[in-house]
Amino acid sequence: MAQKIFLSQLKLSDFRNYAEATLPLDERHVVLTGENGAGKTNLMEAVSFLSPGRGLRRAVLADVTRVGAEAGFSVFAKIEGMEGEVALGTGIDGEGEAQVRRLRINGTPAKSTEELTDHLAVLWLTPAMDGLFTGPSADRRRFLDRLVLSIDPAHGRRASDFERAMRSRNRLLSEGRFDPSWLSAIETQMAGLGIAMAAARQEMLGLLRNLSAATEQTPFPSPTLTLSGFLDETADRPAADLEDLYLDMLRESRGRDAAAGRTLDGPHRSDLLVRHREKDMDAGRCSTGEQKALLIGLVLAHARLTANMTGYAPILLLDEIAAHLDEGRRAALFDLIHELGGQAFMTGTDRSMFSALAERAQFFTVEGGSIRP
Ligand SMILES: Nc1ncnc2c1ncn2[C@@H]1O[C@H](COP(=O)(O)OP(=O)(O)OP(=O)(O)O)[C@@H](O)[C@H]1O
Repeated sequence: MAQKIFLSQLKLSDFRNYAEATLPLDERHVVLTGENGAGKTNLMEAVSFLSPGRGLRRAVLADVTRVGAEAGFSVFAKIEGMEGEVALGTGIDGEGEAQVRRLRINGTPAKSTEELTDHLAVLWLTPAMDGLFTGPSADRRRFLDRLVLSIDPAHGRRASDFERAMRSRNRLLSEGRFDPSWLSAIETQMAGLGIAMAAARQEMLGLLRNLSAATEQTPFPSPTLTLSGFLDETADRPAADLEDLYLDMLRESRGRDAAAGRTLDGPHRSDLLVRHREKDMDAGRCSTGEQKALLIGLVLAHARLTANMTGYAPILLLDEIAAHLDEGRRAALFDLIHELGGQAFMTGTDRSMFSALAERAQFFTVEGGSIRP
């Protein structure tokens, strides 16, 4: 079984609707209940800031600071992490547009928020993700990239370097500057990065596939996952061949891309295709409940994979996950979450929905930006 990572304390200051709040925790799961607008999701969002990026709402940093606060927000957590006990503090510095997220690890400023991944992994499922299978492909790509990132931290850097190179190419083309050596240099960089991104995504899907083949059936099925939209037929060829192929595509499509004002081929155009395996049906055409079960299955599979690969179960943030499940499915879900061996944060409006967790969880009531047992 994976080793446990858990938050033993969480402190918020000027975070969303919290002026100050402290949550003393033990290694059990955490259930947060309260009325709509009480601050349950805000608390989950605070925990999501213990991973790189903009948190589970993909927030603009300035929006996170409590309205009326004099300084920026901060989140402080004591963690029993991958490298033992650690104190993590994050918040914002600066004013307006210049606001940046800062991170301190045991009181020492960190170079980048990516250093958080040395200590813990945080995964989440929120109601905002309910439309994942029917919404725009960019959402599914982002979802997949977060999965990849949790086992391959270099993926984020590759993706941002690719974006930057692509923007340079688009700019040169739109300005009519068809300088062949300059464009070739940029396209060579794009080919290397783009194929590496596609390979990392394919590898992730392969790992999930193997895992689901080795896992017993649950009420939360593992979907069949495939990538489409970029070098689909050739994905199993050696990386060097694929780089040459992509480089040729880019060279030949300069005129077309200049006219379109953007690069039309690349890993930024891939889509994650999700199918309900047992029903042999596209996820987008499944019922609302089936889509939710698929999403839960996917997030659980990813959590299991992260635990298998790193030896540490991730922190799970499951916002309003129990709301649409019947009693049997809820109990099955709690058992699956518990078997993962990590700490999960769960929210809902009604405490009784979580009664099957019993002693396995700590229960808190959230009300108007304050928290009590
Ligand atoms: N920067 C901010 N400053 C002050 N309040 C904020 C800020 N951002 C959001 N809020 C408020 O925080 C409140 C709680 O939001 P939250 O999403 O956490 O509620 P919730 O308990 O999850 O509710 P629900 O059950 O409806 O999902 C909202 O009323 C929102 O207006």
